Amino acid sequence: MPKAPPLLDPFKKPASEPNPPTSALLVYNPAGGKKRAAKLADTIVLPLLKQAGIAVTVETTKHAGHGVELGRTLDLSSVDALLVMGGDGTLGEVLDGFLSRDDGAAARTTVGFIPAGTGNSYMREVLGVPASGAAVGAAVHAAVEAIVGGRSRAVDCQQLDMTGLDGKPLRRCSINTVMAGFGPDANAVAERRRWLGSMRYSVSIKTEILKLPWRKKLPCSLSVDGGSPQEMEDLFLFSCFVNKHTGVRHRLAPYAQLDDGLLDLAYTTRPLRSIATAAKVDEMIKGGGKHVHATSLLNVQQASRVRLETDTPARLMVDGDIIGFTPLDVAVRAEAFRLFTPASPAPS
Ligand SMILES: Nc1ncnc2c1ncn2[C@@H]1O[C@H](COP(=O)(O)OP(=O)(O)OP(=O)(O)O)[C@@H](O)[C@H]1O
Repeated sequence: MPKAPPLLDPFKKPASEPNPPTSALLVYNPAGGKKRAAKLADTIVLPLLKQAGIAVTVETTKHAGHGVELGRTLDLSSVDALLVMGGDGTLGEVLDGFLSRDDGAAARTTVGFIPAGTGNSYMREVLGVPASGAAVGAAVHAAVEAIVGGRSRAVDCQQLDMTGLDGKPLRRCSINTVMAGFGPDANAVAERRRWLGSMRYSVSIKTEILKLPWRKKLPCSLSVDGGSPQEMEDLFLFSCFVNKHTGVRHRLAPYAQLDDGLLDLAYTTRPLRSIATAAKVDEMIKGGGKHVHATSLLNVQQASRVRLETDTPARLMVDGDIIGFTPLDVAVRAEAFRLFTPASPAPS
């Protein structure tokens, strides 16, 4: 039986010495993760920050995409930390705006992320504790402890160039994953089933697998690190990560570390039409990434830049939300920002 890749530390490098913030601006998404953020902010986050002597100002996101605007425009001149609370989508949005600032705030402000979405796959790795479902409260505690503890690391993100939903060129930073093919299709269905909570992902993956034999072909070409393009007659799944997990439990990039200066790619190299094979791959991924050794269907590799072109524009899902279309260029932004992290989070 092939062995699963071993669990790996989320970071390659040690954390800094403690340098706790004294003032912070907290942005949260009141609509993500079953609308629990306001309650978590009032009952856990703000009391713990206050107890630690950190002066906090609060802002909330008012609509989808608002996080980008807030990250770019919030007055950070008198705070030493920008705290963002929400799911991967919100964290990625605020970070995107934050990293596009030209007032020097991104270089002097440390970021603190607090998980309050559905999957919270990025923060699960940063903190080394479960961060979805019933575990969210404990994960919020762990995230605030990391902020109050004041240890940080310079971490990577990916920079994406694509076509936005409005047809214009779009550049975005992402902390988790960009996906094309089956993933965005299943996610589009999952979005219509938000009432199912975190189950919406696994349910939707199953219903989409059942439709596989009738899926339209997606011919594409993939170029890695400027190498010659690899032509594929039908792309089933393309994903590019800086972390390991997507969704709730899908460990698609088991070798990723958040500060290794590399992108982690996982993509299918041949068409996948069989329901039984797709279900098996899904189970293998959920079972801890055993697919890496158990099937030749999926190629897993590390790179600094990637270009994906498709014959017809394919939907792109970034940190859990569909925000654009191919063609896609991905480049790693190594050590793009400083993030509060625990001293030694558990491997995942
Ligand atoms: N006030 C708001 N009303 C509606 N949508 C919002 C609001 N604020 C933010 N959003 C959008 O909600 C989307 C999802 O939010 P978020 O990522 O925080 O939670 P989630 O999707 O439940 O969690 P996860 O990404 O961990 O699965 C984001 O893409 C964001 O643009």
